[in-house]
Amino acid sequence: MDVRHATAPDQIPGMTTEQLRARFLADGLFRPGEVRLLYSHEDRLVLGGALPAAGPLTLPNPSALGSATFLERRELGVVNVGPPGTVTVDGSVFELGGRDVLYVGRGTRDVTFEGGAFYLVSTTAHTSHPTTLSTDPERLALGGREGANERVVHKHIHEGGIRSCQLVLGVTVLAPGSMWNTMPCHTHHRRTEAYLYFDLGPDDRVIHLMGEPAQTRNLVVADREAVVSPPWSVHCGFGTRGYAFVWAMGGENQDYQDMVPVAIGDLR
Ligand SMILES: O=C[C@H](O)[C@@H](O)CC(=O)C(=O)O
Ligand SMILES: [Zn+2]
Repeated sequence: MDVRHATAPDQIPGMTTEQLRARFLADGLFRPGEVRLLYSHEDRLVLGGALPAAGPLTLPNPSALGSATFLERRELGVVNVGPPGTVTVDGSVFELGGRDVLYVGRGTRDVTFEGGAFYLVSTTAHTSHPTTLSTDPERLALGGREGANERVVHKHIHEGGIRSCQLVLGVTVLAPGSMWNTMPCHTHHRRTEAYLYFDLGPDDRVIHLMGEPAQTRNLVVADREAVVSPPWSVHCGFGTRGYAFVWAMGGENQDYQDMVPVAIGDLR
């Protein structure tokens, strides 16, 4: 498991493209026949990809977690970013269509994946909430065609939906012809957030903006790659073609509205 330490904003000026990517970009999460994991010390988020090929795959228990099982002290969000597939949780079988989400509660022992392409996000958890499949989430329409940012936010794991300890997770889908996500952008000082971009063509990219509002940098992101946004960082992007993304957060609270809006004119 790739382990990454936290980054302070005063480290950003002077960093090269390669250094920024090594710290904030999670690429290579999806490899056929593997479960790949990344441990970020930003709010102790674990990101991963499970891409079953020849047969089922099992969620491993990396030694970096120092626990008896992966979910001994953690909860997990699973998003199917591929064709239909199944996730088996301690013997219960859940069928996930494209963009469906499964919440897996603390204390679960065995998680296996078959078919599909599963993006994983895990946060530490103090108690156990029920494992729940989410196929009909709350929807929030944002933006418009004139801003090329017409999109629908699907809230799956959140205060008004599937309950969790820390994890807040959803999927945002851009309308055809819209390219911008999360513009105007924001920060949230009490949570770390990760965006996983998907449904991009092989030759398309999202130009993702990160950094403090007055000190932005960009990362050029390909299909099924994620970016970790520490609490001081904006997170937004523009695609060369349509796409969707999974947003997932962990931290001090689960209040979706606890964000600091950034005026477009304040970006540098
Ligand atoms: O803190 C919230 C997250 O950044 C996302 O929900 C934003 C988003 O999906 C969008 O504007 O399209
Ligand atoms: Zn956000």
